[in-house]
Amino acid sequence: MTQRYAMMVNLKGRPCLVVGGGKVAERKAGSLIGSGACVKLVSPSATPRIKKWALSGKIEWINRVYRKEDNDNQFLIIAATNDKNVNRQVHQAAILRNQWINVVDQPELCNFMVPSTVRRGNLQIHISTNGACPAVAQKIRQDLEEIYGTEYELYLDLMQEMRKIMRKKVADVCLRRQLLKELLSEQWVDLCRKESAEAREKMLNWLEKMVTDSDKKGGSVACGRWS
Ligand SMILES: C[C@@]1(CC(=O)O)C2=NC(=C\c3[nH]c(c(CCC(=O)O)c3CC(=O)O)Cc3[nH]c(c(CC(=O)O)c3CCC(=O)O)/C=C3\N/C(=C\2)[C@@H](CCC(=O)O)[C@]3(C)CC(=O)O)/[C@H]1CCC(=O)O
Ligand SMILES: NC(=O)c1ccc[n+]([C@@H]2O[C@H](COP(=O)([O-])OP(=O)(O)OC[C@H]3O[C@@H](n4cnc5c(N)ncnc54)[C@H](O)[C@@H]3O)[C@@H](O)[C@H]2O)c1
Repeated sequence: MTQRYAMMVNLKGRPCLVVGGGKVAERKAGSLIGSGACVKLVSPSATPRIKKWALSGKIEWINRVYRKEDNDNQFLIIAATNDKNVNRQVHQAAILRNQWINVVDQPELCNFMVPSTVRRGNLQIHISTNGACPAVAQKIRQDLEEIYGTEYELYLDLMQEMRKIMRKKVADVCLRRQLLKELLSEQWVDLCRKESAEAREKMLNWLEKMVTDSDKKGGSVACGRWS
């Protein structure tokens, strides 16, 4: 079995085409919008949500059946109609144009697949079964959502801020690693969950104290816990 290569692609401003206007096309178009892509959707029918996106200018909806010229100048394409033959035509036109193509009913035609995703702000956890059984990916996503709750969005934002401070104020790489290890402890995640309003200040105070203590001791620190 050939392993697929995982990538985090920046689609901001990229022209992306979705063919079809049903439930699956809606889900795919939704995630493309979320990634900042310029979405064009071609379909003679559309879900109420797709129509709303079109009315508010979030996507361009072309209200007709697919033509192969629709592929022209597109970066990435999703064939999401309920007609296997149409999806195959979209695939063929994409291959001729050397484009990224996802065919929702024929995994073997996809040169990229969409994984199931847990989203927590900057944190994304992706699950793929290589198309073997998307329902298993969905189940694992639901399990992971229990473990990595919404507090991870705040926790990661704070960790990003602390990392910046440490890079600026802590020259000693060993010490930086030690502090980072402390901040990875579960207590900080708990703090973000239980005291989200105070978490930032407590983390900043802790870090400041650690840095001051280490300066006094000439660079080393016995990492304590905040209290
Ligand atoms: C992860 C997720 C991402 C997304 O689509 O955003 C995704 N499918 C999701 C949901 C979902 N898929 C299906 C159902 C219906 C109920 C069920 O069967 O459970 C539901 C649930 C629903 O629709 O609500 C059935 C299904 N899926 C595919 C086929 C065709 C085939 O296998 O032949 C069929 C049979 C259709 C039929 O028989 O009618 C094909 C693909 N689906 C993939 C991804 C790619 C492989 C990913 C991987 O495994 O690595 C791949 C190959 C292509 C692609 O789409 O990229 C998203 C989960 C979001 C979440 O986490 O909730
Ligand atoms: N990959 C996945 O995650 C996944 C999940 C569930 C189902 N599926 C597959 O995806 C397919 C689509 O599912 P759905 O629930 O969105 O179907 P649906 O019936 O709700 O929607 C199909 C859409 O395709 C459009 N369409 C049909 N012919 C077209 C053409 N020639 N040009 C442009 N648009 C055209 C229709 O107007 C309609 O909007 C299903 O056939 C199923 O096999 C895939």
